[in-house]
Amino acid sequence: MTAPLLGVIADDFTGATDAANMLARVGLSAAVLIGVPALDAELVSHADALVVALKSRTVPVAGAVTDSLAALAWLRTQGCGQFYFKYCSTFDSTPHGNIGPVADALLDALGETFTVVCPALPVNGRTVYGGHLFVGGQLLSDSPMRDHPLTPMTDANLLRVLAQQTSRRVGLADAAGVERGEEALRGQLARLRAEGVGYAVVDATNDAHLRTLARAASHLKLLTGGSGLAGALGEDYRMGGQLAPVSGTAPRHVISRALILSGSCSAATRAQVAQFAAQHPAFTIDPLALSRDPAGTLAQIVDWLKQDWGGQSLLVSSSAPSDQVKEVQRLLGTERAASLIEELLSDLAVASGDLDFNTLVVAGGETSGAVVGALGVQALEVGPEIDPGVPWTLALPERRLALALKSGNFGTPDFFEKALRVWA
Ligand SMILES: Nc1ncnc2c1ncn2[C@@H]1O[C@H](COP(=O)(O)OP(=O)(O)OP(=O)(O)O)[C@@H](O)[C@H]1O
Ligand SMILES: O=C(O)[C@@H](O)C(=O)CO
Repeated sequence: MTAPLLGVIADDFTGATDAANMLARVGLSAAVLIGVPALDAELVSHADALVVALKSRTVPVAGAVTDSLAALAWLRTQGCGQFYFKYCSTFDSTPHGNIGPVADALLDALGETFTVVCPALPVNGRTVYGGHLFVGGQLLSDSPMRDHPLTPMTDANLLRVLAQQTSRRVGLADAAGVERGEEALRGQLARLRAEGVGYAVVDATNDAHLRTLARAASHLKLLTGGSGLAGALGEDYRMGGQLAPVSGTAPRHVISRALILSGSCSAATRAQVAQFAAQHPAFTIDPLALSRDPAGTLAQIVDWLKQDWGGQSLLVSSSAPSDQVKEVQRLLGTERAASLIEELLSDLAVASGDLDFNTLVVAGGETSGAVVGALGVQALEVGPEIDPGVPWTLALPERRLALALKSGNFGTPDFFEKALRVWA
């Protein structure tokens, strides 16, 4: 058994499967561990990369730091050679954190003082230029992320955003340096480090820039970023001939019944929900009715799932446009609204197992964290890609339940149909 090359700490579950997908794309075997494992590492002992999925993006800072350090400690015991902190390609965070405090704690624990920061994911339209984050060509602060229910992003300047979250100095490795190639960028990073910078935000507007960065930063013990840089790092391992030969068979799955659970209000998910609901049975959650009678709402939806739908795939969703979300948050409080909906969708996921559903698509990072936690899944094997950043996964060790955890803004409008076609 060889030690894994890379240990990834992901701050949410969809981000974890996104990173695992990008690593698998370039030929690494990657396993996703749900939470810090209390599990027999034998189960994942073949993997080139271990990805620990945390739900640390929006929890209080202290909890995020504790969980991330526990994940790092576990990955170190597995012998990982290098570490990666995966956060969202839209840098989802608040002025308190959690990206800065978690990165600070990981650097301290590793005895390091410097790392790179690059959320760019060009395949999904997220690019960094002049230290500013763009989403589909729009500044982050002009994109739908400005209305995110939990982490509204109203500033696209990553240096400013990160500086609010850390006492370490934040600097920029700009596009000109990246364009000049690996050696020039390595020199630029070294200069920033010598000037006392702890975090170098690095510009990247395409995959070649990410590959340059992965090579220029390959000596760092810890790198941080989105799944794009993680994939580029994987590519670097492959080019360096460091991967173990591929073993085992491709994951397979036969759908008995499929259920889609959406708690994501992101623009992409809302379009996907609308398209699927136009052709399939769909139940829309009313958060205010839910707050008045959580048990009654659960019972009502379980009865709905039990109806004879002739084998069709079903959708249950709370997805709503931002004005409705804001009104619900005003009436219920943001956290109460979120936890009521997350609990309901989790309870439905658990109940679905007794109703012969063996295939779940979950939309939304927070929602996925809640659902997978409630299901008690320990680890996921990464299967075929549905859309960039969203793979099918099979729950280990039985591989009977297939799960797709979709980040809010990922996937084409026909994502749900496309996902189910993969196993047809
Ligand atoms: N109608 C609604 N009103 C208020 N809050 C809602 C509503 N629907 C969902 N929510 C809450 O909004 C949050 C959405 O976050 P989630 O991470 O699941 O989706 P996302 O932000 O679109 O995905 P990602 O983090 O992957 O980009 C959840 O906590 C969810 O419970
Ligand atoms: O990086 C992304 O955009 C996603 O993996 C994610 O983290 C969304 O929750």
